[in-house]
Amino acid sequence: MSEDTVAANAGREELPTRVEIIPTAGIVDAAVSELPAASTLTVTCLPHHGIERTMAASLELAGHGFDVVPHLAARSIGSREQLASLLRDCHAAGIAEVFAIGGDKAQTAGPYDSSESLIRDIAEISGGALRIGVAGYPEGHPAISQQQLLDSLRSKAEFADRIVTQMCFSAELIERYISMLRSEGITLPVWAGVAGSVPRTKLISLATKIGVGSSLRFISGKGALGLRLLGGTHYRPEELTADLSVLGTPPAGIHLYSFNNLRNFAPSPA
Ligand SMILES: NC(=O)C1=CN([C@@H]2O[C@H](COP(=O)(O)OP(=O)(O)OC[C@H]3O[C@@H](n4cnc5c(N)ncnc54)[C@H](O)[C@@H]3O)[C@@H](O)[C@H]2O)C=CC1
Ligand SMILES: Nc1nc(=O)c2c([nH]1)NC[C@@H]1CN(c3ccc(C(=O)N[C@@H](CCC(=O)O)C(=O)O)cc3)CN21
Repeated sequence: MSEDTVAANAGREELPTRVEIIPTAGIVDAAVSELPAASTLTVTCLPHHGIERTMAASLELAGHGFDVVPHLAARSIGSREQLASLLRDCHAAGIAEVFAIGGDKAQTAGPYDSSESLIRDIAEISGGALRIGVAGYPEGHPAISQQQLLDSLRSKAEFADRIVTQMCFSAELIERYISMLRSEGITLPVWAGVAGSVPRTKLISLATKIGVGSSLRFISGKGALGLRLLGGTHYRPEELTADLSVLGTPPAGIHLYSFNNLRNFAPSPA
């Protein structure tokens, strides 16, 4: 390591990191072989997969000793009884935290049309014994107004233990978001959602779909930096995570959207 690098890293504390995975075939084996045993893994719930795949992968990963956080998508849960059964399975597997999210499913499968009603039932059924994460949107949401997002966060805050942000590419936007929350009296720890090393084309198509295109444009407009981040075949998160770690009020940790690319990645404990 050169002296310049040492100087540049001085005072930089590495933020704790969690890794989000998609429950595709083979991902459990990949996690076992690629990730340190104590890693915290969060497991997405995609509309076309259903909650069953999220739970099956989560239970399997917990069996391997990982600290696991299943995503419970409100619109994919068929009934309060199904929710109670999922929570029993979590408890039996030693899973201590879940992520309560509305989910992208167009049609609501049961009684929960948003994460607001879901989080209340999770808290009630578990008797407050589970930690719960909720989503935050530093760049807003393509279909939900800022006011609605803030009202939604306020109503969930008393049941929630952390906010995990939507994928974002700008430390400045994350910082602004955290200070907005604080000025609104929301004091929950904020974990910054950061894309892992992902093929550039995949990132661009997904970012457009989920409404985070503007911060991608933000980095692509940053001249040499933008080119460095997006000009190769893969996006690289290192620059962003380094910037986040030196913010005046840094996030509580990094939530890494891995896109199931687990190779060459060793998270620090969360
Ligand atoms: N940030 C993330 O990691 C993920 C985000 N999502 C997306 O985020 C959305 C929001 O999820 P949550 O933050 O849990 O909020 P939510 O789905 O619980 O909704 C928050 C508030 O906005 C309203 N709302 C929801 N969808 C709306 C729409 N299409 N038009 C108008 N109002 C709407 C709800 O009624 C509620 O009052 C999901 O539906 C999905 O599109 C999905 C998976 C992961
Ligand atoms: N609106 C929204 N929905 C989400 O599901 C979501 C967000 N936002 N923000 C952050 C993360 C990122 N997520 C994802 C979801 C899917 C892929 C993905 O690679 N999907 C594959 C299909 C996988 C499969 O079906 O097996 C793809 O090719 O699109 C990546 C990141 C999930 N999360």
